[in-house]
Amino acid sequence: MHSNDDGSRTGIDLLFEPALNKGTAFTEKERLKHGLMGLLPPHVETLEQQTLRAYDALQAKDTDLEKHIYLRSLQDTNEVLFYNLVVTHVQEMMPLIYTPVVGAACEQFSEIYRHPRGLFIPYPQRDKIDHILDNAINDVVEAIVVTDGERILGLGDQGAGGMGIPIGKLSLYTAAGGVDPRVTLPIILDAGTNNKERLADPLYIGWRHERIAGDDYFEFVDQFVQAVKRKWPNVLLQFEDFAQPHAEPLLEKYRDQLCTYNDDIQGTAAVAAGTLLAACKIMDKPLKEHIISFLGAGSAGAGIAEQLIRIMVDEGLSDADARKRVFMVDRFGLLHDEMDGLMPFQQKLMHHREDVASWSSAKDGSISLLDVMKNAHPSILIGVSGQGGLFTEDIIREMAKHTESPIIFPLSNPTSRAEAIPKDLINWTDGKALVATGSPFDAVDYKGETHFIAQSNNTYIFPGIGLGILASGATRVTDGMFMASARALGELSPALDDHHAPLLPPVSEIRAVSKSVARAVAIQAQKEGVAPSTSVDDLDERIENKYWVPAYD
Ligand SMILES: NC(=O)C1=CN([C@@H]2O[C@H](COP(=O)(O)OP(=O)(O)OC[C@H]3O[C@@H](n4cnc5c(N)ncnc54)[C@H](O)[C@@H]3O)[C@@H](O)[C@H]2O)C=CC1
Ligand SMILES: CC(=O)C(=O)O
Ligand SMILES: [Mg+2]
Repeated sequence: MHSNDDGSRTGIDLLFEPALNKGTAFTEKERLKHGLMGLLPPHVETLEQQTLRAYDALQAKDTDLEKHIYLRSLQDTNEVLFYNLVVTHVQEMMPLIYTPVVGAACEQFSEIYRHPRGLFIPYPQRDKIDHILDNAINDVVEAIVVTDGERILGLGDQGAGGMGIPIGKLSLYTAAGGVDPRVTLPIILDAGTNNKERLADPLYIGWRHERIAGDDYFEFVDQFVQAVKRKWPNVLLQFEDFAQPHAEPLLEKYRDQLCTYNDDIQGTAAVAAGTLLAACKIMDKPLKEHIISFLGAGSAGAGIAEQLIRIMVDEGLSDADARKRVFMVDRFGLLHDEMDGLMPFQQKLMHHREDVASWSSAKDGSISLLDVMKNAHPSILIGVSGQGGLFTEDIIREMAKHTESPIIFPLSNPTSRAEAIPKDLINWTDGKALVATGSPFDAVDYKGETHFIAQSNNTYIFPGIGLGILASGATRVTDGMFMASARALGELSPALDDHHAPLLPPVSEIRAVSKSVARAVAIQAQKEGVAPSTSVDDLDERIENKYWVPAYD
C-alpha cells in the first residue's frame, strides 16, 4: 500500500479511498505531499465544478437504473462529491438513490454489482462475525442499517440484493440527517433466499441456499446482535425490511438490549402519524373522531395503527375505544377473533367477529375492504399491503359516499406497489381526497385545481431519528421519541398555512425537516432519561456541530 510515515494513504491508494478522495480538487500542495503528481489532470477544480461535471454525466444516462449505477459508483469513488451532488439536487436525486429506483437496483443487484460497500455476513460464516465486523473499513461506527433482504419494499425476497436498501437508507442518514458517512455501516445478514429467480441466476452474488428458518434464523441474528454489542456497544442499529414473522419479534427482543429500532414499524408509524396529524389539523377534526381503515396488517400497518391508537388515547379516548375505531384488513379480510393464524401483534388489533358478523358480503364470511367501507364508513384509508392497485374504484367511491374529505394514503413502495395512483384517487372522489403516497408522485390537476401529493415516507423520520440519537448520546429508542418525531413533522406541514399545499414539506427541505425531527427526538430522549440531560441550547449546538456537510477538509 502507498502510505506516509504516519500510515495515511498516498498515491493511487488515496484516490481509491472514497472517504478521502478529492479527485481533481486535490490542491497542488496536496498532490505533492500525498504522492499524487502525474496521477491527476493538471487543472485543480473546486467541488462546485466537479459537481457540475457529475450532474452533466448523470443527465447523459438514459435510464433511471443507469443513473442509480452512476451515483453508486460516484459514492464509491468520492463521497464528498457524491453527497454534494445529492444535496444540491435532493428532490431529483432522492428517487434515484431511494424509492422507487432502489427497488430495481435491489432486484438487479447482482447484475449491477461494481464495488464492495458495507459488510456481507453469510450464514455459513456465522462463527466468524467478530472477525467480519473487524474488517469494516470505518475506525468508528455510530450507525448501522441491517437487513436480511427478505421483504424489500413491496418486492419480496431479494436475498443478498437487499443490500441496496441499507446503502440507500444510510445515504439518506447523511444527505438528509447530516450523519457523517464515515461513521455509517450498511450490513446484510445473508440467511439465504427463497427467491427462485435469484437462486437460478448464474450471476447471483448471495449465498445460494434456501433461507434458514425457525430457531436457526433467530440464533443467527442473535450471534450478529451480540457481536455488534461487543464491538460497538453504543451503536445505533436500525433493522430494515425484515419479513413479517421476524420484524416485530426481533424488535421486542432487542429494544431494551441496545440502541435499536425497526424503521418499517416505528419510522413508518411516525411519518404516517405526522402526516395525519397535519391533515386532522387542517380539517379541524381530531384523530379520535376519525374511523381508520388499513389494507395490509403487517409490520407497517400494525406499527401505524398502534401509533394512531396512542394518539387517540392522548386525545382522551380509552385504549379499548380507540381500538374500536381501527379496522385492519389483510389478505383474508378484516382481522377478527375467529380468524386463525394471526401474529400476536395482529391479535391486538382484531375486532370481535360477532360485532361485525352482518358486514360480510362474501360466501366464506370474510369481510372485505369494500364491506368495511359500506359498514364502518372510515374517513382514513391507509395502504401498506405491498400490492399495487388494490384501492379499486368501487372501494374508493364507496368511501367517498360516507365522508366529506377522505384521507387516502397508498403508502406501499416502490411505485408499482402503490395501492392506487393519486390521479385516480382524486378523480374517483371528485377532487375531495387528501392523498399522500410512499413513493414520489406528481401533482394532479383536477377541474382547474392542483392537488399536491405529499410523500409520506419514513425518510422524513429516520434521518432525524439518527441525528437526534447521535447528537444527544441516547442509548435507547423509545416510543415517545417516535411520537415526538411525528408531532414535530406534523407541525412543519405547509398545509397548515395553505390548505392547497401538500401535507408534508417538499423533499427539497428534508435537511431542515431532519434537524427539527432530531431536536424533538433528542429533547424527548432527555425527558425519558435515555440521554444525558443538557440545556436545549446545548442540544441545538450539538445538532449543528454534528451535522456533516459535504466539503473537502
Ligand atoms: N411509505 C413508507 O414509508 C413505508 C412503506 N412501506 C411499504 O408497506 C408495504 C408493507 O410493508 P410491511 O408491512 O413491512 O410488510 P408486511 O409483509 O409485514 O405486511 C404486508 C401485509 O399486507 C398483506 N397483504 C398482502 N396482499 C394483500 C391483499 N391482497 N389484501 C390485503 N392485504 C394483503 C400481507 O398479508 C401482510 O400482512 C411495503 O410495500 C412497503 O414498501 C413500508 C414501510 C415504510
Ligand atoms: C420506505 C420503506 O422503508 C419501505 O418501503 O420499506
Ligand atoms: Mg423499509
